[in-house]
Amino acid sequence: MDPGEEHTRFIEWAQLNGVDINGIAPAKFKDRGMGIVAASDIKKGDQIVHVRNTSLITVAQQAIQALKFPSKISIQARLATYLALHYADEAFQHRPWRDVWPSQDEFTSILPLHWSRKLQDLLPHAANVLLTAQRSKLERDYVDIHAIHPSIPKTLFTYTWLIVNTRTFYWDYPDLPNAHPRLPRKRQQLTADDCYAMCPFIDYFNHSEKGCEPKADAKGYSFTADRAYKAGEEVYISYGSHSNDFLLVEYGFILDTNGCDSLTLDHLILPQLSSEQAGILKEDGYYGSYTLSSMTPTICHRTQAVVRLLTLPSRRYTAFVSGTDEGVGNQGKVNEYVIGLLAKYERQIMKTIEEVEELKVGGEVKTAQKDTLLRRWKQVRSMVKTSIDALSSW
Ligand SMILES: C[S@@+](CC[C@H](N)C(=O)[O-])C[C@H]1O[C@@H](n2cnc3c(N)ncnc32)[C@H](O)[C@@H]1O
Repeated sequence: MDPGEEHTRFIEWAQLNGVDINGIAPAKFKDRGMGIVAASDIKKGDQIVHVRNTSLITVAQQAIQALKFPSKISIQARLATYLALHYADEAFQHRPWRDVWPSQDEFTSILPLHWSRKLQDLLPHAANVLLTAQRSKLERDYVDIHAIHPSIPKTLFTYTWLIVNTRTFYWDYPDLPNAHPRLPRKRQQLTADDCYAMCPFIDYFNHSEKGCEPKADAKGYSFTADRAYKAGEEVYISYGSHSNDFLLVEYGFILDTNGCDSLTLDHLILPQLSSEQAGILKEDGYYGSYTLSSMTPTICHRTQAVVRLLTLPSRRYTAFVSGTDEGVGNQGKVNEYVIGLLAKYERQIMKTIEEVEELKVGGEVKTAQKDTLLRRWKQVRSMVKTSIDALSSW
């Protein structure tokens, strides 16, 4: 599909502003906004795009440093504030780039943060936990920024904050000595959040589990083809090894096939623990983060441990977590307990699926939101089923 005039303008601007584009072009897709396609055949190892480091938006940029943020302000909040302050500025140096970002309306439809309460309550447990954390992070950032820039409306800040959230890349300030003035100040160590960078053009790439390879060096940021591509094929990058609940909350989509997908079982297991058992697990570092994955083994080591504490004499649990007993002798009992837990969860999932199916589209419920919820719950059901089968045939 022809991406439209604003994209043509942006590409011209990008090429004049330190972006080298080789054999790829932006294209519009039906279900995921813009993306990148091969404009001609590409060979594995070809460098397909390079962005000069001076074209990135990072907190090291002078215009952002000039805003003199107090050190407690997060990097995401600084970038969002910079974008918000220039949002209505016709002369903003990044204006052609800004013009190709998704609109607020598009975010409203895809990002769970903007969904109605009713739909949010129907998200799987792990997605809900992530959404709560995201909401608190946004609230904290907005309170901090409102104190110093009260003129920025919350709706605008939320929009630019989400633009930063969905369109930044990891940039590790290569070659710069620790005390370099271009590094964020007053931080003992750079964290991943400190290294956010917005990269013109590269933020057109959609995500897939496997994608083109990133490289950051003193000159800039680039991507190299991970395999050969035929002209017209979509070219992806990987945003990281993320579960579908994470992709949904942070980016507003889920993958149909995702080898990194998993479910947490915390909401099923934690309520079963006595306070004494909870204390033991906390002390041993085994409290929470019990995951079920679509890969074998289907339950993680932490789940193996907690279920041993719940079902066996405590010495068996101790032997398992200390590594003196691999626990094979008790695996049948552990599996039986997990199967019971999952069978109960499967019944709850069926009810939730029915509830989602009955949602009437219109008003607060959009077709895309209902479809995504339904697809996600069907994936959850399938992972639970696969696990029950795998554990039953052990
Ligand atoms: C870095 S941007 C990529 C470009 C974006 N599609 C656009 O229209 O500008 C990230 C956003 O793209 C979309 N996206 C990325 N990968 C996707 C995928 N595999 N399927 C559906 N949507 C995807 C999501 O909306 C995500 O928040």
